[in-house]
Amino acid sequence: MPAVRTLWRVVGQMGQGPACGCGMAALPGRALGTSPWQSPADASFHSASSSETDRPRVLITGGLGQLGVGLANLLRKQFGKDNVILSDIRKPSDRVFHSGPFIYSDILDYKNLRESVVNHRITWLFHYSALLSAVGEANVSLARAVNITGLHNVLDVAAEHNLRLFVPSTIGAFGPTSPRNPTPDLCTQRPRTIYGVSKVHAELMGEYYHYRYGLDFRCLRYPGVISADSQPGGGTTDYAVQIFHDAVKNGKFECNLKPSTRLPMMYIDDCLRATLEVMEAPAESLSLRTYNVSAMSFSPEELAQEVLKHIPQFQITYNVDSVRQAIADSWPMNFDDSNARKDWGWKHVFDLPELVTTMLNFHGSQSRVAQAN
Ligand SMILES: NC(=O)C1=CN([C@@H]2O[C@H](COP(=O)(O)OP(=O)(O)OC[C@H]3O[C@@H](n4cnc5c(N)ncnc54)[C@H](O)[C@@H]3O)[C@@H](O)[C@H]2O)C=CC1
Ligand SMILES: CC(=O)[C@H](N)C(=O)O
Repeated sequence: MPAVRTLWRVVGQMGQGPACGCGMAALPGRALGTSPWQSPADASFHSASSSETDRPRVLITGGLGQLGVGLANLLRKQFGKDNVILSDIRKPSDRVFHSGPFIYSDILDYKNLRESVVNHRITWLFHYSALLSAVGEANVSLARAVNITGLHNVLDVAAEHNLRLFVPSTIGAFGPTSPRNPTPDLCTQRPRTIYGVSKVHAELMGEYYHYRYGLDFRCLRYPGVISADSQPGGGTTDYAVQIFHDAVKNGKFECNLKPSTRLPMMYIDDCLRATLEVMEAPAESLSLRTYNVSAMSFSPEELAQEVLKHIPQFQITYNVDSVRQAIADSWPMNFDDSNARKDWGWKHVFDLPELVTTMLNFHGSQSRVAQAN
């Protein structure tokens, strides 16, 4: 457990944990009381058997959004159904509720979050709760609370309980002064959305906790993620999910971005596999704690051309949303993910043609089922 050793070393030097150093005096409930801050004797009292340590015990926050249920399915195949706990502040559907453990967990409630981690003996935390780019601009104060205050709670709980922590970042963590074609891992980051600002903050805070306290923080900057059986939560790249639904249902689609707006995108299966792979990567292979990951890059007109190959009567029209367009115009066009490929072997599977075939097959079969019923 190198992380624990690092923590003991740093604690020995500093005489305090992260919470003590960042305003915890105002929040006595957050005084650090358990591993890695407890005494070695206390720690061994609750030491886990080897079968328990083989598999992580996982908590996913914000798990009812576009990505969380798919992540839970993937992790449950790998680690066992009962070892992966999905959480959110929303009510799960019957299907989700019966597919594995689900709990209420509000990341703004530190005690509730800590209780979830303690009661379920969590060892890995995937922090998915967030307000995305477009909804964030519509409600800046809520986005600031969820994306920044919520992250602070997650970081403190993760450090207190020695968790391995995954926090996703985004292409939205870059801005108009970043190099856009391609965008490397390390460059100017001056985003102009509260979403982007909060994600840069998350990257920096996670890395700070790693270097200062030994927290095993891992972060991927996702492109726009495209999924068939889950809806996007209010982002700038949402058009690339909706287009498939509308193409199959109505044969036409009204796009809220300009035809030439090029953005990095990824099919959900690649995104979730990348997430698991970086979490499983040996710590010594990670030269960074925050990596770009990429698969493809396209514009609405290029996506429409690919859809036309399958649905010749498909029509796309444009009704530009000025907020989303301004955001998209400040984001990367192509993402340089060479460090992820070099360090831990990242390799995407889905390019644009496979993505379009997969999405249309899914929606086509869904609509045939609906017509038959
Ligand atoms: N979907 C995408 O294209 C991309 C997603 N990401 C990141 O991946 C993560 C997951 O994304 P999605 O599933 O698309 O997001 P989403 O917007 O679909 O879901 C976010 C979830 O967070 C929950 N939430 C809100 N406030 C909460 C609170 N106080 N406590 C607990 N949960 C709360 C919501 O109920 C919602 O279910 C986010 O951090 C997002 O920034 C990054 C880049 C691209
Ligand atoms: C790329 C993202 O982070 C998200 N899909 C959004 O458009 O806000």
